[in-house]
Amino acid sequence: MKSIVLIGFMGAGKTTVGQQLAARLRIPLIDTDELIKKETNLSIPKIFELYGESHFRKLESEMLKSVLKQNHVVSTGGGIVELKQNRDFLKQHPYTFFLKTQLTTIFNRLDGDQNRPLWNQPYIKRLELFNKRQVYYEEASNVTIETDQLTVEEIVHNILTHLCYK
Ligand SMILES: Nc1ncnc2c1ncn2[C@@H]1O[C@H](COP(=O)(O)OP(=O)(O)O)[C@@H](O)[C@H]1O
Ligand SMILES: O=C(O)C1=C[C@@H](OP(=O)(O)O)[C@@H](O)[C@H](O)C1
Ligand SMILES: [Mg+2]
Repeated sequence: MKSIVLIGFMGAGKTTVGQQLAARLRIPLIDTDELIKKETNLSIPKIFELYGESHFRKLESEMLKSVLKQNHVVSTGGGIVELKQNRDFLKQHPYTFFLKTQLTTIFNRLDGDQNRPLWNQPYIKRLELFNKRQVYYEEASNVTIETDQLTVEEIVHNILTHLCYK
């Protein structure tokens, strides 16, 4: 089977759900952020600071193409949908799941977070980013799962159910 890909805004639970889903399916997890950190030996805030967001997007995009063909769970970074070519690529992929989460829930989850440069900015900028990207996530995904009222285990169960019917 091809990779199962999780997309959604920062704090939607992509990394956490990805870990549990990969464990349940007994297949490897690739978290694009973790892989970028490992390959560059830099933190994400440092990459943004030294080379800018566009460089990070380039690394992310190259990585996405190489990992989709494999039999992995792939948890992406929230900005993977910024590039149109990535959205097209994800849409063509049969197992792209959008973890949809309200901004209020995300505020609770990411309160005080300092590791996400694009979260670490004024409220109005976060709101603009959130609104713009909702359209992109819808555009790039095949299945949407609303996560606000669900535990991580319930989201994993939901994804597994969808996979059974594919
Ligand atoms: N369904 C959920 N219910 C409650 N907390 C969650 C849920 N999903 C994720 N979290 C918490 O939200 C935070 C962000 O999760 P994370 O997996 O890093 O999100 P993402 O990778 O999408 O940015 C973590 O503290 C995680 O434990
Ligand atoms: O939304 C974004 O642009 C980003 C989301 C982060 O990943 P998470 O969605 O896992 O937080 C990480 O890739 C980077 O800070 C940029
Ligand atoms: Mg993550």
